[in-house]
Parts: sequence; structure tokens; C-alpha cells
Amino acid sequence: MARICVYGAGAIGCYLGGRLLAAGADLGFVGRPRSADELAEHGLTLTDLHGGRWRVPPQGIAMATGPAGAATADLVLVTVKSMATGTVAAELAPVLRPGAVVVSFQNGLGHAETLRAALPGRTVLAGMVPFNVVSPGPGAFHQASAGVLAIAEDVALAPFLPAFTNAGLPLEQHRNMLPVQWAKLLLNLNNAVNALANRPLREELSLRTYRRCLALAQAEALALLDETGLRPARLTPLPARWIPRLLDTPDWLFARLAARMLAIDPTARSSMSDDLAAGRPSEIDWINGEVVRLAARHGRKAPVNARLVALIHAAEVSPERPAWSGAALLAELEAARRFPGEDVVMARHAS
Ligand SMILES: NC(=O)C1=CN([C@@H]2O[C@H](COP(=O)(O)OP(=O)(O)OC[C@H]3O[C@@H](n4cnc5c(N)ncnc54)[C@H](OP(=O)(O)O)[C@@H]3O)[C@@H](O)[C@H]2O)C=CC1
Ligand SMILES: CC(C)(CO)C(=O)C(=O)O
Repeated sequence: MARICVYGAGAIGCYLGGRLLAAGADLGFVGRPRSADELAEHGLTLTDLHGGRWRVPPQGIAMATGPAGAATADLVLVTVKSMATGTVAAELAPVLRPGAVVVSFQNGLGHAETLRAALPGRTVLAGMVPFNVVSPGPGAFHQASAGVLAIAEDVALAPFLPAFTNAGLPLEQHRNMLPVQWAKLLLNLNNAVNALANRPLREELSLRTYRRCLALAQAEALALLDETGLRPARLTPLPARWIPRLLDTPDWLFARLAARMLAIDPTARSSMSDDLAAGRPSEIDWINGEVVRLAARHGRKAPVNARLVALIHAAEVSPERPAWSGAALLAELEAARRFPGEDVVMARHAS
């Protein structure tokens, strides 16, 4: 049986790894000592929004706290945050078997390229996790929204596909992952809005002022993508370019038109919100920062996304967790859009 290693035992790693283990996969984790202690005490309990529940007892979990845990793997799923990709690539390089396949199941772009550069001779593929995972308690991981895992098409995946299918997590293969990754990134532009709002996703997305903040960030990114000729893949019932208009509809209409977008566990927050809550650096430079870099490459500016980057960096070092009202954040982003050259912080966050 093919051996799988999940590198990074956090929300996504524990959920994917736990589901695969529960379906009988030969799988081990590489994670931090605190994650090893958590899983050794509590095992894994996986649940999903459809009422599914899977249990892996502590004795069924193999967890290494260093790269040696990946040495025998045929498939490595990289599930660390963006800033850790370079370190993981360097850690994998001396231990990974020559024929091993590596998949980046991370948000943002370019992680597969970073891993590939450090891992010559291995197949490195981009993947995409569309759903949210929350941890309601120690060892517990809950899939809080729907979606199908996406991955770059490759013949090297064939031996691993049954394990994912058996686990109820089939892999949808895509010939070109870049449009898929950009479509996910457009949705992830909400991570910053959600983190600044300091509210659960469902509550935040139910309020038009926050949705209009997201619409501004998405419209800016979509205009740049249009210029480069990149058409984002369709991950939602509506094509990506219509979503800003949908976001701008009144709350009652949005609730009717976008029921699927609001089908999220009421406690779920974006992974960026979780990062701020835990005092960890965020992935803002790999999400909204990617839009700012795209603009710069084309001699343009992306002032709305640049402002979100600045606000999140400020929140990362703020002693108090900001909780922007929708109106204040919208005014801030509108001002950034209207006066792109000026670095003025308009409104202060108001609860
Ligand atoms: N959470 C979610 O709902 C979703 C997340 N994603 C994306 O998935 C990726 C993973 O996110 P998420 O699971 O939330 O992240 P987490 O922070 O929950 O998990 C990552 C884990 O990896 C650990 N880690 C980091 N570096 C190493 C290393 N060198 N060796 C061993 N362990 C390491 C981290 O420890 P430490 O914190 O100490 O560094 C942490 O425990 C991100 O790119 C995220 O954007 C995508 C869809 C949804
Ligand atoms: C699933 C989604 C879009 C929102 O939770 C996400 O990717 C994240 O939180 O990072």
C-alpha cells in the first residue's frame, strides 16, 4: 500500500490526514510537538457539515516531529501555512525518496514552484482545498463548508486516487491549476475582511457592508486578471467575474441568491482570522499581496488590496484584536481606491 505523509498537522493536515486514516490509508503526520501531544491524548475526531463523523484513536496515529517522518513516504501532502513552505522544502530535500510525489494543499500561488525548486527528481503538484476546517476542541476537526479537492492532473497520482476516493475526498484533476488557484485566491480575499471584522464568516458575509469590502478587493483583482488574459476557473455557481455584483446585492436578496456561499458552520472563521486570534503571522502577503504584486508587474496599483495588506500587518502587531465595522472598513477601502497614492488611514476600527 502506498504510504502517505501529511506534513503540517494543523487544521487542514489533521482533517485530510484523519479522513484518509479513518478510511484505512497507510499514513503518518509530521507536526509540532504540541500537535503530537494533542493527538496522542485525544486521537482524531473528524466531522463534516453533512453530519459525517469519523474517529481515529490515539494508537492509530503515527506522528513524527521532524522530517525523518517523511522519509518512507510515496506521497507527501504539504499543509503548512505559506510562510513555512521554504523551510518545509529544505527539510524534505535530504530525506524524500526520489520517486515521491509532493502535493501543496495550501492557499496562495507559487508553493508548488518553491517545493519543486528544492526537490529535483520528484513530482510536485499544486492542490487546492476549497472548504473551511475549524477545530472545535483538542483533536477535533470539522469541515465547515462544502467543496471538492482540486489537484494538477498527473499520471503519478494514479496509485493514490483510491485512498482519497475511499475517504470520501475524491481528487478533481485539472490540466491547468493556475486558473483554479486564482479563483480560490479571489475567494480568499475575504480572509482579510473576515479577520478585520472579527466575526464568524457566515455573519460577516450576511452583512452587505463587509461584502462590499470584498467586492472592491475582488473587482480590483479581476480587472488585473482581465488585463493579463487569465480567466479564473469557476468554483462557484456564478462565474468569478459576476461575484462582486452579487456581493453588492441587499442582504435579503443575497441570502436567497447565494445560499450556498452562506452554507458555512456558524462558528467558522477564515484561517487568517484564526491566525490573528492565535497571535501568529498571517498569509496576507501570499493572498492580497499576490494581487499587489500582479499589479506592480503590469505597472499598475492595487490600492484596495494594498490597504488590506497594511491593515492586516497592523493587526498582527496590535496588542488588541481590531474589530472593524463594515461601514468603517468600507470607507477605508473606498478612500484607498479613490486616492491610491495617499497612505492615509481614514477611519479607525469601530466595533
Ligand atoms: N484552515 C482552513 O480552513 C483552510 C486553510 N487553507 C490553507 O491550508 C494551509 C494550511 O492551513 P491550516 O491548516 O489552517 O494551518 P495551521 O496553522 O492550522 O496548520 C499548519 C501546521 O503546520 C505546522 N508547521 C509549520 N511548519 C512546520 C514544519 N516545518 N514542520 C512541522 N510542522 C510545521 C504549524 O505549526 P506552527 O504554527 O508552530 O508553525 C501548524 O501546526 C494554508 O495555506 C491555508 O491558507 C485552505 C483552505 C481552508
Ligand atoms: C475556505 C476559506 C475560503 C474560508 O474559510 C479559506 O480558504 C480559508 O479560511 O483560508
